[in-house]
Amino acid sequence: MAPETTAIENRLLLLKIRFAEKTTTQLTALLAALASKQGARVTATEVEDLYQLLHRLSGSAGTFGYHQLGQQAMLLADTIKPTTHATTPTTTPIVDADFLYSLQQLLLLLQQNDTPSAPEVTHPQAAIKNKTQILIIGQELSQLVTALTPYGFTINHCEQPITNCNQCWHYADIIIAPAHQLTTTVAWNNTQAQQHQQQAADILCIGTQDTFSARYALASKGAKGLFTLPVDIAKLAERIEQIGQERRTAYTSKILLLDDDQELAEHYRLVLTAAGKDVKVMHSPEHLLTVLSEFSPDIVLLDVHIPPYSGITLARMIRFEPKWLSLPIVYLSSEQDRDQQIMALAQGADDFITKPISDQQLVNSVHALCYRARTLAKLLSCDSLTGLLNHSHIKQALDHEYARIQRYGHSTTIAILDLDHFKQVNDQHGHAAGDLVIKAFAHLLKQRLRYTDHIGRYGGEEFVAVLPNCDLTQAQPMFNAVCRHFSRLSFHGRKGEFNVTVSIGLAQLNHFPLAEHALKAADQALYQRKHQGRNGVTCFTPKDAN
Ligand SMILES: Nc1nc2c(ncn2[C@@H]2O[C@H](COP(=O)(O)OP(=O)(O)OP(=O)(O)O)[C@@H](O)[C@H]2O)c(=O)[nH]1
Repeated sequence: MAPETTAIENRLLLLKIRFAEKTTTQLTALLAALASKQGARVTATEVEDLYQLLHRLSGSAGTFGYHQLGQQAMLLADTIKPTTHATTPTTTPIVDADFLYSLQQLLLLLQQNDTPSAPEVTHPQAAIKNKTQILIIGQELSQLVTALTPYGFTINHCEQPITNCNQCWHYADIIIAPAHQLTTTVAWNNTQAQQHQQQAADILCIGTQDTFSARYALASKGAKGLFTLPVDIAKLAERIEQIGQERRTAYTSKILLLDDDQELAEHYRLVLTAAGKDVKVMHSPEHLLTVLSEFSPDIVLLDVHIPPYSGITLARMIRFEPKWLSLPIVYLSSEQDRDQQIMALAQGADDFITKPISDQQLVNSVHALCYRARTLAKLLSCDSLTGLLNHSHIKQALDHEYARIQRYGHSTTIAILDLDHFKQVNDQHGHAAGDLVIKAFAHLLKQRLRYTDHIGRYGGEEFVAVLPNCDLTQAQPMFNAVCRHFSRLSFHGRKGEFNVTVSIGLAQLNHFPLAEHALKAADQALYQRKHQGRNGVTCFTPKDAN
């Protein structure tokens, strides 16, 4: 088992022990207080406190392995629930021996599980790689290795048939295999993924037949795509990029979790972090709006009861801000009553995760919710041809990064990239071929830049990239490599095979009093590059300002 997995399991075990200790203390104190009132009515406040404790246990005990305790707590909470909102003490229940006995049973259930075992981390940390990892199978596909290399994917090639080939295992997002080897590839992929505790790769097939029945047969065996010979490399690269993006999205989602139960929130945080999510936990909501702005989560998981606050009111309050109207809010609640859940959803949240929830279910639900949220956000913010940020969103990203460097003072580079003589490309090879060039360039950028960089299509054949924590001396060689690799890509058009080059202007954002000035400076550098012979990178220097 990986050392980090053991470390997480140990921390989960400590949380389980802490949960048991804290619950024992709370139940013991409650029993002592109630025993002294036996035969008398309890006050409305005492019932409310008792209900809150039982309700919380019903949602959290299962997570720490005390399933029976959780179920019993839920039954007991239900017996006192109808009176929880009573205002007069006359409607509160009388403490009787049966009730005290039931509470004592909860303590016993806690003690019965007094040799806690470490909860299992169900999703080990996935390899979060910036570059999409590809495994190409079979000697017959060796040409693909050369053709795909300039895009910046990390490529491994296994020339032998894959059966029984253990040495060939490398973490891969995507396997490209001959269609006739799909069955063995799927079996090998699943076995290896299980053995190495990693997510299985997605499989793309290369075949000779593109008929309905051939496609159906491949899909039924689990393939994610079919490309026929001779392979259109730009289209294959686009599909690879899409799959890589989907997989990265799933593992890099940002989750804001607001739950006042500290052990439970920490447990969720550990489990989701182990599954590769970026999780921020808050135990009270006073700074919620500031944290939302700074952290910019993909989804918010919101406990419904955060005394003295109500999660439902908080969800409504978040929606006061137009920018959070589309932010998915998911209630985390022990509420089992479907009518209550629907009523809560009507108040401004999007979904419900009912506690107790197993670690695996939590990871799977959050995974699906984040994927949906990211896909929707992407549709709103991305350019449809390239999948890069559209004009207004790359400008927003630029402003956001500018605000961040004001606060943290790090170096950030802005780049404007413009394809050379693109009019000629369209004129000679047709607009469709031009579109493919634009897409291929976008995929190359996504592979060559870091996941944290922002890349947008600024217009036509012009692109903008913003690279946080990167100064000109680091950015220039990286963009030189982009120019080099792009010029090596071959395209097919009306007049045969052709290549395209790109010119790039760079400026350092933190050298300027306004983001807009940096953008103009990068544009000026690009203009110079176009006059210096294109196909390369020029940095803005202060003397260029004159
Ligand atoms: N295929 C295609 N072409 C586009 C798209 N958007 C803009 N263009 C074309 O890109 C070309 C840009 O041409 P110009 O601005 O003259 O520049 P250029 O030919 O690239 O010359 P330099 O920038 O000086 O190297 C125009 O012909 C536009 O029609 C698009 O989405 N698809």
